[in-house]
Amino acid sequence: MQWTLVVPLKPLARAKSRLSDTAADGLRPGLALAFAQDTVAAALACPVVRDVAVVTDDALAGRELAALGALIVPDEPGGGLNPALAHGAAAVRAARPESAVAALNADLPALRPLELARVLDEATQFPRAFLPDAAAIGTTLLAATAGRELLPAFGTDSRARHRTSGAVELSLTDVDSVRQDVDTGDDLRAALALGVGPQTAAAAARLLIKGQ
Ligand SMILES: Nc1nc2c(ncn2[C@@H]2O[C@H](COP(=O)(O)OP(=O)(O)OP(=O)(O)O)[C@@H](O)[C@H]2O)c(=O)[nH]1
Ligand SMILES: C=C(OP(=O)(O)O)C(=O)O
Repeated sequence: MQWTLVVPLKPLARAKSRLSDTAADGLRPGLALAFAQDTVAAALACPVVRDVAVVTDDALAGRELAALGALIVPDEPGGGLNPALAHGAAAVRAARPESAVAALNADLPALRPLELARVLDEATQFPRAFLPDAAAIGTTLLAATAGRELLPAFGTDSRARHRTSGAVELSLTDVDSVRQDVDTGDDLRAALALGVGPQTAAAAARLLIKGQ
């Protein structure tokens, strides 16, 4: 089964506010863009991903991610993360109604294509399935096979909400790169230890040079 991923991305100037003690206001937008670039590049390199739709209103991010091969969907609802994801999934299904769709956060800079393929292959067995994040509280991926609504419920404590919604929790091991979202300085250090993509490596090096 081939998947279309829906990747939400906040305007860069407002993104990753919880990293403010790790990256100053002037550097955070570049870091958030680097996370998204490495996430989207790894997703597009995944053998079971047909295409990647990024839901964003950020012009720079839209240009950079389109250059990688992503489709850009304007965040027309402007109502936050879950409306953006529902809108992205609807846009994908309007173009190709039988698509299997999965929401994937844009802050997975250590993402590895073959680990993502293992998660998506497992998700094909269920109408809806999700992967908890590294902290075991949130969610990094929510999948819906053909004919099933995505029904995204991301945000604080989304693991419990996705479970309650009837989505099957995937309990794979050795898919750390798909779980490792980056919200805090500790998360960034964990991602760097796993091994990040080239854009994040360069952005993290700039943080060190500036002594952030
Ligand atoms: N299109 C869109 N994406 C969003 C919105 N809010 C959050 N996201 C994205 O959803 C994903 C998960 O969000 P968070 O991990 O909370 O990231 P964030 O909002 O940049 O981080 P904080 O500012 O620290 O809360 C990230 O890829 C965000 O860019 C929104 O209103 N619209
Ligand atoms: C949006 C989510 O993540 P975070 O905790 O990274 O905001 C989530 O886990 O549903």
